[in-house]
Amino acid sequence: MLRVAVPNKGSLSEAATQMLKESGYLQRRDSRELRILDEENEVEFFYLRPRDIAVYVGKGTLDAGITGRDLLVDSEAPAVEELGLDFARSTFRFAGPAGEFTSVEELEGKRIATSYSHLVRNYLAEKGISAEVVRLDGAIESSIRLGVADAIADVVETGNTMRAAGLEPFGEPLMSSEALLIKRDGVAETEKLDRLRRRLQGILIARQYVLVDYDIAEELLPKATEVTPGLEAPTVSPLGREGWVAVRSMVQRKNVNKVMDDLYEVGARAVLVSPIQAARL
Ligand SMILES: Nc1ncnc2c1ncn2[C@@H]1O[C@H](COP(=O)(O)OP(=O)(O)OP(=O)(O)O)[C@@H](O)[C@H]1O
Ligand SMILES: O=P(O)(O)OC[C@H]1O[C@H](OP(=O)(O)OP(=O)(O)O)[C@H](O)[C@@H]1O
Ligand SMILES: [Mg+2]
Repeated sequence: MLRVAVPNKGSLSEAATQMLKESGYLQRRDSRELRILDEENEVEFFYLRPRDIAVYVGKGTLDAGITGRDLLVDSEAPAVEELGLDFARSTFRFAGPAGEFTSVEELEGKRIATSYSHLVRNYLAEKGISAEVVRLDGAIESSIRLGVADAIADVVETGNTMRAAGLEPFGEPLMSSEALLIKRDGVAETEKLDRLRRRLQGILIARQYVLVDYDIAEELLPKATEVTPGLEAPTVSPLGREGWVAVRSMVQRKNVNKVMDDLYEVGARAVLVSPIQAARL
């Protein structure tokens, strides 16, 4: 049985559950359930606080988990990235009252509020800056106005929350984060974990790529395959029309309209695009 931690609340929770469902795993229906057994796939899922997931995985009591890179780093647990899951993308940044700070060096001697105290302390130590880190649980943006800090370090997605609080990010981001599949450091990947990773990877591919089919005159094929090189190589099949072939290739979803224009210009006709439901590469 593979034992896997899934975020029970917060920004990661819904997207993680959705991705596991799309990967064919049984997920809880009621948000109060703490555990669910997927007997068919031999996986037991535990719904835990996102912040605690790296701790369980690092200790080896659970085999794998879904959490944010920022939470993994802040936990200092001996767990490592197995796969980036391409959701909950954010940066982690310092911010202060608009116009007050321009660089990280100006944090010397100041008070910085954050929920990610290890991440921030380690970063400051690396830069040789000594500052007081004030550990708070959430709604960090209010801490300056309420007088417990001079600056903050927090998660930024759109920047709307900071702006609304009259704050402005400054300096380079401390890190970029996204949701991850993690496993314990130093343990070899088991067959069951490998299967989970492959299934999730399949969903990522299905989300990122579409299939493009088209017909083209054989002599134009080299030009067309430059436009659609595919992941490895496009599939080329004979067509019931003398001198023509049918081509099928995977194309990044975000580029598909440009690719269709380019194919048409090269001489491709009957260009069709279809979604991929799942994939195993
Ligand atoms: N607005 C956001 N956009 C993208 N990712 C986010 C956002 N807010 C938090 N995250 C990510 O979610 C993870 C934190 O999850 P966690 O559930 O602890 O916090 P939360 O989403 O703020 O939830 P809550 O505050 O309700 O507990 C981190 O990896 C963080 O980068
Ligand atoms: O850049 P934005 O798009 O505004 O998103 C970032 C905000 O989202 C999260 O807060 P959340 O709503 O989870 O509240 P919290 O501070 O209580 O964690 C995060 O902590 C930031 O405050
Ligand atoms: Mg939050």
